[in-house]
Amino acid sequence: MEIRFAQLQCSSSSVTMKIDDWLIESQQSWGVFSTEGDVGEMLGQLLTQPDDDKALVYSGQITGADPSQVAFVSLQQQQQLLENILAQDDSESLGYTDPKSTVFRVIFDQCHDNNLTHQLLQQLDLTHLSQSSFSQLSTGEGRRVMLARALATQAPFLVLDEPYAGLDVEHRSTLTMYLEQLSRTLQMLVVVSREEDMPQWIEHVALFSQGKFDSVMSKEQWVNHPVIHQLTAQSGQQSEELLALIRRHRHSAKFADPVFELHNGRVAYSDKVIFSGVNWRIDNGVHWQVKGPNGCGKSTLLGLIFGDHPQCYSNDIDIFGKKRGSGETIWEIKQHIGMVSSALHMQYRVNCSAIDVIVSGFYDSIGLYQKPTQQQVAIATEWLAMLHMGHLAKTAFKQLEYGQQRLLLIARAIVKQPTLLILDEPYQGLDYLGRRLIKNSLELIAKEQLTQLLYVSHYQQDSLDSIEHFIEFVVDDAHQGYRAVVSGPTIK
Ligand SMILES: Nc1ncnc2c1ncn2[C@@H]1O[C@H](COP(=O)(O)OP(=O)(O)OP(=O)(O)O)[C@@H](O)[C@H]1O
Repeated sequence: MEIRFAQLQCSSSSVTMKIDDWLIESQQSWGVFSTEGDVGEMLGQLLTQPDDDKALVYSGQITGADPSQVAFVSLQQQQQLLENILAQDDSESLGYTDPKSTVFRVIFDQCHDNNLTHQLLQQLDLTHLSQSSFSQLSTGEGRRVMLARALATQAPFLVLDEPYAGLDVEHRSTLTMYLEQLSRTLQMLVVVSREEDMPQWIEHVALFSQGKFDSVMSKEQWVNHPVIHQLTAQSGQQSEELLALIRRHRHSAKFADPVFELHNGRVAYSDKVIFSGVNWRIDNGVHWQVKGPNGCGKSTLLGLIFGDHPQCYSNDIDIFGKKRGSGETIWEIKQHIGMVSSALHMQYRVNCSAIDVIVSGFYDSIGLYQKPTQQQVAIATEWLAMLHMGHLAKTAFKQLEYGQQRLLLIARAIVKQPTLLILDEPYQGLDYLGRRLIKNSLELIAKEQLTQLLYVSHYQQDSLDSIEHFIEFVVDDAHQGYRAVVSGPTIK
């Protein structure tokens, strides 16, 4: 497919994209790097929207694109599919898996071909999950299903927006090889916001800056391009400003040790054990990173702390000086915890404005149901300005790009200065600058002990210097599922 964008200008309610002239020749695959602004979602939507239903209005021209021959994968698409499935599927409450929402069916429905479905399940390491419900998958498992689903359409042109987000180290490396193989027969646009995610085999790179098509270059030129150094310096300064804001409103509560303790923790579902024999103690002021492959139970473990996992009452847990299940309310626990995760992002389906999302952090609510104080609104306004979203204060959360939504949820978690800040893959969907800004800020927050971090990320590059304690899930050969290994300077 030969596609040309000419004098293109396109705006959604929160993002604008401009391309003066960009030619994607037939057989060419491109890497797209965007420093600021979610162009991947917009490119994908433009190339897949049918002529008779142009949800995204634009001026200028897109020639040569055939929407029926393009498949698109993004975090927003995954969120959308999940929402659709949850809206139709009430099987969870009835205690069984709806056959229409199994991993197998979600892929099969795109091709109606048994062999192809099984082949894709196997290639994307999903065979063991084929009868699981899509809505119960872990983040990384869900991302692989989305890719399989796009490939099942057998479209010759693929738009992959952040295909590596949420994948563990091993699956990222297999995906790299897999995409390289596919690139011999398919055309691809691979949109990334991490320089290390730009696939080796890509020959052409398009650089976007603040939503504007900036330049094209060869892979060699990209590797030596000064943009990354410029961005690093810029984000460092912004993080200092963000920290100053957090310091000014400092007020987190302190508890006696341990802040949290899990004794012989175990989570299992009818068909499988996720982990067992987990002993973990979190003392005051100690930051932790939770590690392990996709599906090992990292989010599940954090859900036991946060209190939204159904099996938190069947486990022996002490939190903030109380035994779980001893009459405390979930709100008493939650008021000391800030949380960012894909599950929370999914739950945040109410349609309040951007500023209300941040303010809702003071009340631990999804949506805002109380009249905030002037001070709370002032703090939230400062946060919006810091995140370059001041102009979007009144925009509805649902109308924002996935990355913008994620930034708001991070601000929502930090704003009340919780004792524990739980960050489960916080950077998912953020552009380069957004990620640097948040990572630098977390580093400073941890160093100054402004709050205590529990942190999950699959990228070595995301490690925070201030985190020296790790809990890592490893396969338990003796039993089913995983066990946890804890390490750090104070662990004997
Ligand atoms: N209701 C359920 N029934 C069966 N299995 C479930 C259910 N809910 C979750 N799981 C499984 O529990 C496992 C652990 O999920 P979890 O989200 O904790 O993994 P994770 O380590 O955070 O993974 P990732 O790195 O992909 O985010 C996954 O394999 C998931 O499919």
